[in-house]
Amino acid sequence: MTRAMGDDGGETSHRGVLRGESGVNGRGTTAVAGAPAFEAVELARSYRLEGVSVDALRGVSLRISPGEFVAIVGPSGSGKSTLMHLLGCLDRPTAGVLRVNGVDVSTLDDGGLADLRNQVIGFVFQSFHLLGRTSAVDNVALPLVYRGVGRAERRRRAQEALTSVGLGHRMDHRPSQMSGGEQQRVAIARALVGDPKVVLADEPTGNLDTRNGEEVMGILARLNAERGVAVVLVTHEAEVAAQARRRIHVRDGLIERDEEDAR
Ligand SMILES: Nc1ncnc2c1ncn2[C@@H]1O[C@H](COP(=O)(O)OP(=O)(O)OP(=O)(O)O)[C@@H](O)[C@H]1O
Repeated sequence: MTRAMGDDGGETSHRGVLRGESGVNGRGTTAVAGAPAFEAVELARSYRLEGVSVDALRGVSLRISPGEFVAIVGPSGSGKSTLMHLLGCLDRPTAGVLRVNGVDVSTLDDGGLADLRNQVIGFVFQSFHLLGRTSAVDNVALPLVYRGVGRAERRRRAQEALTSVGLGHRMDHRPSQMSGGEQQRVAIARALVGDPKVVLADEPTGNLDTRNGEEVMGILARLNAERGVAVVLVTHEAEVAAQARRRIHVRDGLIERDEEDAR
Protein backbone atom coordinates (compact mmCIF):
# COMPACT_ATOMS: atom_id res chain seq x y z
CA MET A 1 0.00 0.00 0.00
CA THR A 2 1.26 3.44 -0.86
CA ARG A 3 0.27 6.30 1.39
CA ALA A 4 0.62 9.66 -0.24
CA MET A 5 1.00 12.56 2.14
CA GLY A 6 -1.42 15.43 1.87
CA ASP A 7 -0.39 19.06 2.08
CA ASP A 8 -1.73 19.19 5.57
CA GLY A 9 -1.16 15.68 6.76
CA GLY A 10 1.28 14.76 9.44
CA GLU A 11 -1.14 13.10 11.78
CA THR A 12 -1.95 10.05 9.72
CA SER A 13 1.50 9.29 8.44
CA HIS A 14 3.26 7.99 11.51
CA ARG A 15 0.63 5.97 13.23
CA GLY A 16 1.04 2.85 11.16
CA VAL A 17 -2.55 2.05 11.81
CA LEU A 18 -3.63 0.71 8.48
CA ARG A 19 -3.23 -2.88 7.55
CA GLY A 20 -4.10 -4.77 4.43
CA GLU A 21 -4.48 -3.56 0.87
CA SER A 22 -6.23 -0.27 1.14
CA GLY A 23 -6.01 2.84 3.20
CA VAL A 24 -6.63 6.52 3.60
CA ASN A 25 -4.07 8.98 2.48
CA GLY A 26 -3.42 12.49 3.67
CA ARG A 27 -5.88 14.02 1.20
CA GLY A 28 -8.82 12.00 2.36
CA THR A 29 -8.90 9.80 -0.71
CA THR A 30 -8.53 6.08 -0.58
CA ALA A 31 -6.29 3.65 -2.31
CA VAL A 32 -9.41 1.90 -3.61
CA ALA A 33 -10.39 3.84 -6.70
CA GLY A 34 -14.08 3.87 -7.58
CA ALA A 35 -15.16 2.30 -4.28
CA PRO A 36 -18.59 3.10 -2.82
CA ALA A 37 -18.61 5.74 -0.09
CA PHE A 38 -20.18 3.11 2.17
CA GLU A 39 -20.72 -0.58 1.70
CA ALA A 40 -22.35 -2.54 4.50
CA VAL A 41 -22.87 -6.27 4.44
CA GLU A 42 -25.15 -7.78 7.09
CA LEU A 43 -24.17 -5.07 9.52
CA ALA A 44 -25.34 -5.68 13.07
CA ARG A 45 -24.99 -3.87 16.38
CA SER A 46 -26.19 -5.22 19.71
CA TYR A 47 -25.97 -3.42 23.01
CA ARG A 48 -25.79 -5.20 26.35
CA LEU A 49 -27.84 -3.49 28.97
CA GLU A 50 -27.95 -4.98 32.49
CA GLY A 51 -27.37 -8.45 31.11
CA VAL A 52 -30.01 -8.06 28.40
CA SER A 53 -29.00 -7.85 24.75
CA VAL A 54 -30.68 -5.18 22.60
CA ASP A 55 -30.35 -5.84 18.88
CA ALA A 56 -30.39 -2.30 17.53
CA LEU A 57 -29.34 -3.34 14.02
CA ARG A 58 -29.99 -6.86 12.86
CA GLY A 59 -28.24 -7.25 9.51
CA VAL A 60 -28.23 -4.22 7.25
CA SER A 61 -26.74 -4.41 3.78
CA LEU A 62 -26.46 -1.27 1.68
CA ARG A 63 -24.25 0.56 -0.72
CA ILE A 64 -24.01 4.34 -0.93
CA SER A 65 -22.08 5.79 -3.86
CA PRO A 66 -19.96 8.94 -3.84
CA GLY A 67 -22.10 12.01 -4.40
CA GLU A 68 -25.43 10.49 -3.34
CA PHE A 69 -28.02 12.36 -1.25
CA VAL A 70 -29.67 9.87 1.10
CA ALA A 71 -32.16 10.18 3.95
CA ILE A 72 -32.41 7.47 6.58
CA VAL A 73 -35.94 7.42 7.97
CA GLY A 74 -37.94 5.25 10.33
CA PRO A 75 -39.76 5.20 13.66
CA SER A 76 -38.15 6.08 16.97
CA GLY A 77 -35.91 3.26 18.18
CA SER A 78 -35.67 1.63 14.75
CA GLY A 79 -31.87 1.89 14.64
CA LYS A 80 -31.28 5.04 12.56
CA SER A 81 -28.76 6.65 14.89
CA THR A 82 -27.05 3.33 15.47
CA LEU A 83 -26.60 2.94 11.72
CA MET A 84 -25.38 6.52 11.41
CA HIS A 85 -22.83 6.02 14.17
CA LEU A 86 -21.53 2.90 12.48
CA LEU A 87 -21.28 4.59 9.08
CA GLY A 88 -19.47 7.49 10.74
CA CYS A 89 -16.98 5.14 12.43
CA LEU A 90 -18.01 6.52 15.81
CA ASP A 91 -18.87 2.96 16.82
CA ARG A 92 -18.01 -0.54 15.67
CA PRO A 93 -20.39 -3.24 14.46
CA THR A 94 -20.81 -6.42 16.48
CA ALA A 95 -21.17 -8.39 13.24
CA GLY A 96 -21.00 -7.82 9.51
CA VAL A 97 -18.66 -5.86 7.31
CA LEU A 98 -18.43 -2.12 6.74
CA ARG A 99 -16.23 -0.55 4.10
CA VAL A 100 -15.83 3.21 4.02
CA ASN A 101 -14.36 4.46 0.75
CA GLY A 102 -13.24 0.89 0.15
CA VAL A 103 -11.52 0.51 3.53
CA ASP A 104 -12.75 -2.38 5.69
CA VAL A 105 -13.08 -0.68 9.07
CA SER A 106 -12.32 -3.93 10.91
CA THR A 107 -8.72 -3.60 9.67
CA LEU A 108 -8.30 -0.31 11.54
CA ASP A 109 -7.43 0.22 15.16
CA ASP A 110 -9.00 3.11 17.06
CA GLY A 111 -6.39 5.57 15.79
CA GLY A 112 -6.98 4.42 12.24
CA LEU A 113 -10.71 4.81 12.67
CA ALA A 114 -10.19 8.34 13.98
CA ASP A 115 -8.00 9.13 10.98
CA LEU A 116 -10.60 7.78 8.59
CA ARG A 117 -13.29 9.90 10.25
CA ASN A 118 -11.14 12.97 10.18
CA GLN A 119 -10.12 12.59 6.54
CA VAL A 120 -13.32 11.40 4.90
CA ILE A 121 -16.35 12.38 6.97
CA GLY A 122 -17.87 15.62 8.20
CA PHE A 123 -20.48 15.43 10.97
CA VAL A 124 -23.48 17.61 11.66
CA PHE A 125 -25.58 16.91 14.76
CA GLN A 126 -29.03 17.99 15.86
CA SER A 127 -27.66 19.91 18.83
CA PHE A 128 -24.78 21.50 16.89
CA HIS A 129 -21.99 20.33 19.27
CA LEU A 130 -20.09 23.61 19.12
CA LEU A 131 -17.79 25.01 21.78
CA GLY A 132 -19.98 27.73 23.28
CA ARG A 133 -17.26 30.14 24.36
CA THR A 134 -15.09 29.77 21.27
CA SER A 135 -15.51 32.02 18.25
CA ALA A 136 -17.20 30.68 15.12
CA VAL A 137 -13.95 30.78 13.19
CA ASP A 138 -12.08 28.82 15.88
CA ASN A 139 -14.87 26.27 16.14
CA VAL A 140 -14.69 25.70 12.40
CA ALA A 141 -10.88 25.54 12.39
CA LEU A 142 -10.78 22.89 15.12
CA PRO A 143 -10.77 19.75 12.92
CA LEU A 144 -7.71 21.11 11.12
CA VAL A 145 -5.75 21.21 14.39
CA TYR A 146 -5.87 17.41 14.41
CA ARG A 147 -4.46 17.38 10.90
CA GLY A 148 -1.47 19.47 11.82
CA VAL A 149 -2.49 22.45 9.66
CA GLY A 150 -0.74 25.69 10.66
CA ARG A 151 -2.64 28.44 12.43
CA ALA A 152 -2.80 30.97 9.56
CA GLU A 153 -3.93 28.33 7.07
CA ARG A 154 -6.52 27.03 9.55
CA ARG A 155 -7.98 30.50 9.90
CA ARG A 156 -8.01 31.08 6.16
CA ARG A 157 -9.81 27.82 5.49
CA ALA A 158 -12.24 28.34 8.36
CA GLN A 159 -13.09 31.81 7.03
CA GLU A 160 -13.66 30.36 3.58
CA ALA A 161 -15.97 27.65 4.98
CA LEU A 162 -17.94 30.18 7.04
CA THR A 163 -18.31 32.44 4.02
CA SER A 164 -19.61 29.49 1.99
CA VAL A 165 -22.50 29.06 4.45
CA GLY A 166 -23.27 32.78 4.47
CA LEU A 167 -21.60 33.59 7.78
CA GLY A 168 -18.72 35.71 6.56
CA HIS A 169 -20.01 38.50 8.83
CA ARG A 170 -20.12 36.33 11.97
CA MET A 171 -16.53 35.04 12.17
CA ASP A 172 -15.80 36.27 15.66
CA HIS A 173 -19.20 35.71 17.22
CA ARG A 174 -19.52 32.93 19.74
CA PRO A 175 -22.22 30.28 19.31
CA SER A 176 -23.95 31.68 22.41
CA GLN A 177 -24.37 34.95 20.51
CA MET A 178 -25.92 33.28 17.47
CA SER A 179 -29.35 31.97 16.49
CA GLY A 180 -29.98 28.24 16.18
CA GLY A 181 -29.88 28.46 12.40
CA GLU A 182 -26.59 30.31 12.47
CA GLN A 183 -25.13 27.78 14.91
CA GLN A 184 -26.09 24.92 12.62
CA ARG A 185 -24.47 26.74 9.72
CA VAL A 186 -21.28 27.06 11.79
CA ALA A 187 -21.51 23.31 12.42
CA ILE A 188 -21.85 22.70 8.68
CA ALA A 189 -18.85 24.92 8.00
CA ARG A 190 -16.89 22.88 10.55
CA ALA A 191 -17.97 19.69 8.79
CA LEU A 192 -16.81 21.14 5.46
CA VAL A 193 -13.50 22.63 6.43
CA GLY A 194 -11.66 19.35 6.05
CA ASP A 195 -13.01 18.86 2.52
CA PRO A 196 -14.88 15.64 3.33
CA LYS A 197 -16.16 13.11 0.82
CA VAL A 198 -19.28 12.60 2.91
CA VAL A 199 -21.35 14.67 5.33
CA LEU A 200 -23.31 12.66 7.88
CA ALA A 201 -26.07 14.64 9.51
CA ASP A 202 -28.16 13.32 12.40
CA GLU A 203 -31.46 15.27 12.50
CA PRO A 204 -29.76 18.45 11.22
CA THR A 205 -33.04 20.39 11.21
CA GLY A 206 -34.42 18.85 14.41
CA ASN A 207 -33.83 21.92 16.57
CA LEU A 208 -34.65 24.52 13.95
CA ASP A 209 -37.79 26.36 12.90
CA THR A 210 -39.10 25.86 9.37
CA ARG A 211 -37.23 28.76 7.80
CA ASN A 212 -33.86 27.87 9.32
CA GLY A 213 -34.45 24.21 8.59
CA GLU A 214 -35.03 25.02 4.94
CA GLU A 215 -31.90 27.13 4.85
CA VAL A 216 -29.79 24.31 6.30
CA MET A 217 -31.28 21.83 3.82
CA GLY A 218 -30.53 24.28 1.02
CA ILE A 219 -26.88 24.41 2.06
CA LEU A 220 -26.65 20.61 2.20
CA ALA A 221 -28.33 20.31 -1.20
CA ARG A 222 -25.94 22.84 -2.72
CA LEU A 223 -22.97 21.10 -1.22
CA ASN A 224 -24.15 17.88 -2.79
CA ALA A 225 -24.96 19.35 -6.19
CA GLU A 226 -22.02 21.70 -6.58
CA ARG A 227 -19.21 19.92 -4.81
CA GLY A 228 -20.34 16.33 -5.21
CA VAL A 229 -20.16 15.69 -1.48
CA ALA A 230 -22.32 12.71 -0.49
CA VAL A 231 -24.91 13.66 2.12
CA VAL A 232 -26.46 11.05 4.39
CA LEU A 233 -28.94 12.37 6.92
CA VAL A 234 -31.27 10.96 9.52
CA THR A 235 -34.61 12.69 9.81
CA HIS A 236 -38.07 12.34 11.29
CA GLU A 237 -39.49 14.97 8.98
CA ALA A 238 -41.15 13.84 5.77
CA GLU A 239 -40.49 17.18 4.04
CA VAL A 240 -36.79 16.88 4.80
CA ALA A 241 -36.66 13.26 3.62
CA ALA A 242 -38.45 14.25 0.42
CA GLN A 243 -35.49 16.47 -0.50
CA ALA A 244 -33.12 13.51 -0.64
CA ARG A 245 -32.94 11.58 -3.89
CA ARG A 246 -32.94 8.28 -1.99
CA ARG A 247 -34.72 7.26 1.18
CA ILE A 248 -33.72 4.24 3.23
CA HIS A 249 -36.53 3.18 5.56
CA VAL A 250 -35.34 1.41 8.71
CA ARG A 251 -37.63 -0.55 10.99
CA ASP A 252 -36.79 -2.87 13.89
CA GLY A 253 -33.10 -2.80 13.01
CA LEU A 254 -33.59 -3.80 9.38
CA ILE A 255 -33.98 -2.00 6.07
CA GLU A 256 -37.64 -2.16 5.25
CA ARG A 257 -37.53 -0.23 1.99
CA ASP A 258 -34.94 1.56 -0.11
CA GLU A 259 -36.41 3.97 -2.65
CA GLU A 260 -34.76 6.25 -5.14
CA ASP A 261 -36.29 9.09 -7.16
CA ALA A 262 -36.10 8.75 -10.91
CA ARG A 263 -33.52 11.13 -12.35
N1 LIG B 1 -26.09 2.76 24.14
C1 LIG B 1 -27.17 1.99 24.08
N2 LIG B 1 -27.34 1.00 25.00
C2 LIG B 1 -28.41 0.19 24.95
N3 LIG B 1 -29.39 0.28 24.01
C3 LIG B 1 -29.25 1.23 23.08
C4 LIG B 1 -28.16 2.14 23.06
N4 LIG B 1 -28.31 2.98 22.01
C5 LIG B 1 -29.45 2.62 21.41
N5 LIG B 1 -30.02 1.59 22.03
C6 LIG B 1 -31.27 0.90 21.65
O1 LIG B 1 -31.13 0.47 20.30
C7 LIG B 1 -32.34 0.69 19.58
C8 LIG B 1 -32.08 1.61 18.38
O2 LIG B 1 -31.74 2.90 18.86
P1 LIG B 1 -31.39 4.12 17.90
O3 LIG B 1 -30.98 5.26 18.75
O4 LIG B 1 -30.46 3.67 16.85
O5 LIG B 1 -32.82 4.39 17.24
P2 LIG B 1 -33.31 5.64 16.37
O6 LIG B 1 -34.06 5.07 15.22
O7 LIG B 1 -32.18 6.54 16.07
O8 LIG B 1 -34.32 6.33 17.37
P3 LIG B 1 -34.75 7.89 17.52
O9 LIG B 1 -35.46 8.23 16.23
O10 LIG B 1 -35.68 7.87 18.68
O11 LIG B 1 -33.52 8.68 17.74
C9 LIG B 1 -33.33 1.25 20.58
O12 LIG B 1 -34.10 0.17 21.08
C10 LIG B 1 -32.45 1.83 21.66
O13 LIG B 1 -33.11 1.80 22.89
